Amino acid sequence: MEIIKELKNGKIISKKIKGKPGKVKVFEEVLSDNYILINNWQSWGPTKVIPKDFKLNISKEFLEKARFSPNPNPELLLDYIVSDYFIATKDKLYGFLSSKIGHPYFLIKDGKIEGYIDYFEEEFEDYIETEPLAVLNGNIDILLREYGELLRDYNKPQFKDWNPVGWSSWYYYFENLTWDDVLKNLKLAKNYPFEVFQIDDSWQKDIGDWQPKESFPSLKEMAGTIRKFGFVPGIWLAPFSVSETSSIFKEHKDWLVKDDAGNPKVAYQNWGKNIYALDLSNPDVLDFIETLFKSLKDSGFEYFKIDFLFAGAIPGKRYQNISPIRAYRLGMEKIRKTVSDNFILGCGAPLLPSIGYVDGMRIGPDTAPYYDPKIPDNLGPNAYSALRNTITRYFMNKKLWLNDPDCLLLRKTETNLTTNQKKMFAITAGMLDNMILVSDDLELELDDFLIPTALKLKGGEYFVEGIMDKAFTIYTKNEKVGEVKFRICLETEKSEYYPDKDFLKGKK
Ligand SMILES: OCC1=C[C@H](O)[C@H](F)[C@@H](O)[C@H]1O
Repeated sequence: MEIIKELKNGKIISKKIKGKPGKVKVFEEVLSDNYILINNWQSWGPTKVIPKDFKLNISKEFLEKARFSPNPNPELLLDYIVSDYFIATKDKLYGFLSSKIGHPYFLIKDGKIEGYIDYFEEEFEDYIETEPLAVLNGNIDILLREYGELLRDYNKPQFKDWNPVGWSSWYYYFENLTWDDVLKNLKLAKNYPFEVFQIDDSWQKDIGDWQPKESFPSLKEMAGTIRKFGFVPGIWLAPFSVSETSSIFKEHKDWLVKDDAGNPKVAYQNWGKNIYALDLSNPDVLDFIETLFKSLKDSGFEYFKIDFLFAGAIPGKRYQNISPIRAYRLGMEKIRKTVSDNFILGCGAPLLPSIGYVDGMRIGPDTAPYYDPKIPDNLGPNAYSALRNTITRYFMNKKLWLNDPDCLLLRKTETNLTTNQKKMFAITAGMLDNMILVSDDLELELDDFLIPTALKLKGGEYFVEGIMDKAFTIYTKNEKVGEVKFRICLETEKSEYYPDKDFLKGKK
């Protein structure tokens, strides 16, 4: 590896490769600490501190269902601690600045941190530069912010500065949403400062068949009705996913990523089905994606929550022999170009490959009407791990995209969330200037005082201290509240929120 740039507190290294490199080892250093900050490749995966001998406890049964959701090389999780894109200790951060062709990751092996880039089956006739790696020394709280700045400056993403506030159907209605539920909540939503009203998973015929099911009106009527109530019409879909029962699966197996035997490859299991992946290196598939998003846009939708995006980046046989990461970015580029002036929210998305193609990004697992620090991190729903990621991935916000921490669940019934747990989530999301979306039946009694609380805290300059400690301290300063500090321990659920004149004092 050669130094391509010296930094005041480190360096950026890269090297030239060609041929069929596969998994390239690009870095090795003795692990000098007992605790590490690890990261997962996609929205729902954890960024968290673990002891260096932590056992991931990933079972084969879990991987049978999740498949490529947790990693493009899921088998690694059975034997190693894996950290995608970056890894850190209290005074060092090792962070790749891009994932445009290869998938960069770290393994903890024999007391060492080993850095790799997987170029999968792609072959390079000429030399290419590897995805650059920044090696930084200093206080981890400062290094995370610096890493976010390096990512922004290297990738130069463009994204909307509209920081949406709105409603989403998923976390109360799930797949049981009816059009009457939509109409009821549209009427009630007028009592709230919502800008966007987003229909989630429930409306579609099948995963891959993106037409409304019988009980819903046409797309045009769906979007037109939402607009008539004064909201930006939002819709959910999983554009790179194809379910085994869909017509697209029956009619276009040639459009799917294949296994070595030439059969469609299962990307993951969900909705009680095998879900396959569109081959985004195939021009016909890109035409399908363009037509799909053009029809949604022409129907009047202006906000697109595009989900299970990791499916587009699974390894396998494709129309072109390019890496799954390069194929994924072809698909994301097509969506970005087709709905360039609309808001794109990425979800279930490989993080670094998505930079530049989304306006908002879900940066944690699904929230849930329960908060439980003891549930293992298996990318599954949990308000605790959603809140944890909101804090540990805060440094991505407004540098790469707008962070979506997932929805505030404010209902007082049909939930195990306490008002304190809702308060911790709302204050943290507000102070870190995240997207604020609510997901409840608005007819229920809500702790809705937390909506203005969160909104009042937004728009500030913020910083998180103690990212590797038991408790975080979040600092924010804006014109509405001045300088405030929020000390929060997620495990004990103890928090202190008070005016603080030490805002950023002594912070470089
Ligand atoms: O299926 C709907 C759905 C699946 C994923 O978990 C998203 F993260 C969650 O927000 C919801 O949209």
